Amino acid sequence: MSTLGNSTNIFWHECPVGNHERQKLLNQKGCVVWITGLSGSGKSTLACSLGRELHSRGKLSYILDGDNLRHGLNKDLGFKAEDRIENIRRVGEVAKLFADAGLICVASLISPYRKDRDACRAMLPDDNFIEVFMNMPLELCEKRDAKGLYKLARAGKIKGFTGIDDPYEPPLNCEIEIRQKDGVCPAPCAMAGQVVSYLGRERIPAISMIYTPSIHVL
Ligand SMILES: Nc1ncnc2c1ncn2[C@@H]1O[C@H](COP(=O)(O)OS(=O)(=O)O)[C@@H](OP(=O)(O)O)[C@H]1O
Ligand SMILES: Nc1ncnc2c1ncn2[C@@H]1O[C@H](COP(=O)(O)OP(=O)(O)O)[C@@H](O)[C@H]1O
Repeated sequence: MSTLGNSTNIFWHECPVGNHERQKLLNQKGCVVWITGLSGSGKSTLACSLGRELHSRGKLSYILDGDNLRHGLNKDLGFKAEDRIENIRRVGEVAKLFADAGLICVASLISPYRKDRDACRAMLPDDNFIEVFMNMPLELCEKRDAKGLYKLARAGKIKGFTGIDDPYEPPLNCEIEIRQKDGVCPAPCAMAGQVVSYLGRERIPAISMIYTPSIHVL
C-alpha cells in the first residue's frame, strides 16, 4: 500500500508483460532524450530530425514537444515558475511511461530550471536519461525569432520570457552539447547525427547502430 502524494489507499499492480519483453519485441531499449535550451535554439528542429533518422533506422520513437503539449495535457499551465515546474514534472512522468513502453522518447522543452531536469533524470534508471543541451547564444535565438516572441518580450508585451526576464540554467553535466562551430550552427541532420552517434556508442544494445551520415536503414 502506498501513501505517497495526495492519494491514500492505492496499490501498485504488476502487469504480466514486463519491460524486458517489450524491449525484445521492439528490438530496442527505451530511453528518454531530453532536449533543453532557449526558445529558438533548435529543440523542435533537432527533435524532428532525430525522429526521422531513428524511424529510418527502424527504431520507434515519439516526440513530446513543449509547445504541442501546452495545447492539451498542459493547457492549464502558464509560464510562471510554479507552472513551468509542473509542466516539466508532468512531461517527465509521461516520458518515463514512454521509455517503459520501450520507445525512444524525445522530449523537447525549454525546461529552464536545472533542479526540474535533474528530477526527471532521477525518475529513470541510470543511463536512460540523455540530456541534450542546445547551447546556442541568446543573440542567435533572438535573431531567428521564428515566432516573433523575443520582439514582444523586448517590447515588454510578454513578461517572464526565458532568457530576457526569466532565467535559463544551463546543464552542468549533460550527455550531449550542441553548439556552433566557427560561428556556424550545425545543420539539423548533423545535430541529429550527433545524438544518434551517442546512442549507438553508449547504448549499443539499445540502438544497435553506428551513425553514418546517410538515411539508410541498418
Ligand atoms: N514566457 C515565455 N517563456 C518562454 N517561452 C514562451 C513564453 N511564452 C510563450 N512561450 C512559448 O512556449 C514555448 C515553451 O514551452 P515549454 O513548455 O517548452 O516551456 S517550459 O519548459 O515550461 O519553460 C516556447 O516554444 P519554443 O520556442 O519552441 O521553445 C515559446 O513558443
Ligand atoms: N540547425 C539549424 N540550422 C539552421 N536553422 C535552424 C537550425 N535549427 C533550428 N533552426 C531554425 O531556427 C528556428 C527555431 O528553431 P526551433 O526548432 O523552432 O527552436 P525551438 O524549438 O528551440 O524554439 C526555426 O526557424 C528553425 O528553422
